[in-house]
Amino acid sequence: MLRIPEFRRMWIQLSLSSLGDWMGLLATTALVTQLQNSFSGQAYAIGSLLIVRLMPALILGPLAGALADRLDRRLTMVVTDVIRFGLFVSIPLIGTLEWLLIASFLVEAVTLVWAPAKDASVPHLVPRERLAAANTLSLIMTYGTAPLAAAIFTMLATISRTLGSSVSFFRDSSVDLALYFNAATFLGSAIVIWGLKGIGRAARPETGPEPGFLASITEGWRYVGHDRLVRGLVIGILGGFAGAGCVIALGRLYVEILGGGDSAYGVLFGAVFIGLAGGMAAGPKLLGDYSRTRLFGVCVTGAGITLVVVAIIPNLVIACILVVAVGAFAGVAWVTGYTLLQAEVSDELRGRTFALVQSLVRIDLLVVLAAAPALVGLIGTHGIHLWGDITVRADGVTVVLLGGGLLAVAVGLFAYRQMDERVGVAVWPELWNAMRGRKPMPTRPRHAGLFVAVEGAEGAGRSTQVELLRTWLAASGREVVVTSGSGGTTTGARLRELLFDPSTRLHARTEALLAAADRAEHVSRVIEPALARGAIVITDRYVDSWIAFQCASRSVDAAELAVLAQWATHALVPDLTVLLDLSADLGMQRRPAGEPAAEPAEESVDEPAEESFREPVDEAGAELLAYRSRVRDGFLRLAQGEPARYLTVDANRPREEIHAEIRAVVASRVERRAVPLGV
Ligand SMILES: Nc1ncnc2c1ncn2[C@@H]1O[C@H](COP(=O)(O)OP(=O)(O)OP(=O)(O)O)[C@@H](O)[C@H]1O
Ligand SMILES: Cc1cn([C@H]2C[C@H](O)[C@@H](COP(=O)(O)O)O2)c(=O)[nH]c1=O
Repeated sequence: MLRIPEFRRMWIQLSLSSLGDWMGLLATTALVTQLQNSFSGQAYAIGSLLIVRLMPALILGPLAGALADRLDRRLTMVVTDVIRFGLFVSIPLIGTLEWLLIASFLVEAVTLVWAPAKDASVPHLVPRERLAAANTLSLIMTYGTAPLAAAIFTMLATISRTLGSSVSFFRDSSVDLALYFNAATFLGSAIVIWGLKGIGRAARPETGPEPGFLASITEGWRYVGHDRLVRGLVIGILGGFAGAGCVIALGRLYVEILGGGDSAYGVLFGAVFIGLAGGMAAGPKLLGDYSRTRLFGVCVTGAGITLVVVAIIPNLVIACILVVAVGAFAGVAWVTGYTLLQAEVSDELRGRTFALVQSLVRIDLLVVLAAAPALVGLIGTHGIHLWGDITVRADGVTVVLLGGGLLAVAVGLFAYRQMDERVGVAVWPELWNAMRGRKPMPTRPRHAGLFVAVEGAEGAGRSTQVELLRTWLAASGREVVVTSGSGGTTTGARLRELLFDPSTRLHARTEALLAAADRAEHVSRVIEPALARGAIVITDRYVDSWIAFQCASRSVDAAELAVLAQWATHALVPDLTVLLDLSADLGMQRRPAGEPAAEPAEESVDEPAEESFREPVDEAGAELLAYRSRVRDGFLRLAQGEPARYLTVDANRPREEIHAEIRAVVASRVERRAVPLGV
């Protein structure tokens, strides 16, 4: 990574700034105690300093993000570094507690602008596939500079004390030298970043005027709230931090109730950080090409489960081993989540997204650090009598740790569901495959358009609803592509002819492969290019029809067809599948057997063949009715498997009523994708 000159510069800058941050924390906390005489005064002063350092994130976080997205990011970093230099120099020069507190507040406020500008800039300097490695390196420096800062601080304090007797400059305060050194790191950082020409102002979409400052703040919030992936990431990160906050807040008490002392606490604390560092280092390479969104959800959930085990197993040695795993899960999740945010959030929104995440994380930690010990105190220690002589100790620490673990599990699962772009791919087999070093099925990049599939048995009203939807969407001025999921391309139409020709007498697997080929052509030639252009694609039938019909007519396994379909469609899953559900007898009334279907959808290349090649024909119609009922059940089973993606509509209602229901859901999906319709 460090062979990339631009990234190397950024990394040096980050290292200097991080070193400065840690030194600043040490020097200001040391100075604040020197400026007070009494013990209680010193305690209050330290408390005030910590509050003052946390406050800007709560008040100014969103403003800082909007600034980072509007101003030139290189210039923003240079100016903020110079301001921090000036502020740190001013602290020893002015030398009062009041100014120390004001300057600390200002330093934090300025850092809030610097941090999102830095986070949003990294994707401009390294290729997308190396973002994770870049983040690991950055995180190593962010936290790895802490011991270095401590060593330098100790050294400078010793020098000051030694020279204090002979040189008057050092007499007043032994931490002044540390503060000047700290200021110098920021000046160095500004000089380094000045030479970084690859970073500029955030890119804005060419269409539409730039929103005002306040509007751009709410735009950032709305984006985080609406985008499924970002929402999942943010909630996962907050849950992870809440779990970690519980460990930090309760670690000492936990050790104490298990009979340990300070050294055991030290080991426990160290174990978390060893795991964390290991997880961060391993994160980018872990499980090869395994889906990063899934890895994030799995790790947050894994950390939660391990924390639950730590809470319920009252053994210090086991706990010390398990917290390494908690830290490792958290480390992988942090690097992965951070990288996903950088890779998936568009440039013009990235600063605001990072600023919001940073503010929320601080609020989250503040609440957990304050609430966890208070809850422990409230709960106290009780004995729960089970049976005979057996009584279990139920103390506040165990209960709160257990709660923290369960919260992390819930949040991890939620994030997983929100972000999963591999819907339909079983979780455990894929994870197991990745653990054995096998390549996963290809993952899809997120597209700019919206993909809607309309499904339903014969006569359910698909053509009618597709047309109504097309007319409504087209009125908004968006590009709408209507297409047919069976025989929707020139080659697909020829395949469909073959499939519909009763004289071919195809084997079920041959039939499945031909149907797969038809879908592969359709996805790659019609749907994918349209979605990439940002169009709204409506397909009359998609994979579900294939599975429902073939499973009803031949003895094939739906799960096997789903795997084949996933490969054929390049794992393209509709954003919304509308299932028009109609009983088989009503469908028969609307579209009797053998009667030609409606005209093919607009983009279909050839006329579909008219004969229903799989429909059993019997005089009484009982066989046909049973077949169509199986088809209906097949559709319903698919919809039940993924309720979030399906809109199952009772199709035995007036056309306009059905259309209104579909329209409402499509409108909300369009809004979620941040591509407003204006209708
Ligand atoms: N909501 C409705 N109520 C009553 N009749 C309807 C309704 N929607 C559509 N129809 C009628 O039912 C018949 C089938 O409708 P349509 O062609 O839209 O369904 P389809 O699902 O595309 O059918 P196919 O599977 O045969 O292509 C048409 O005669 C249509 O006018
Ligand atoms: C797509 C598809 C269809 N069929 C059957 C279902 C109907 O009876 C006819 C006509 O279908 P259309 O797409 O509505 O024209 O074909 C099938 O058996 N397998 C399929 O994949």
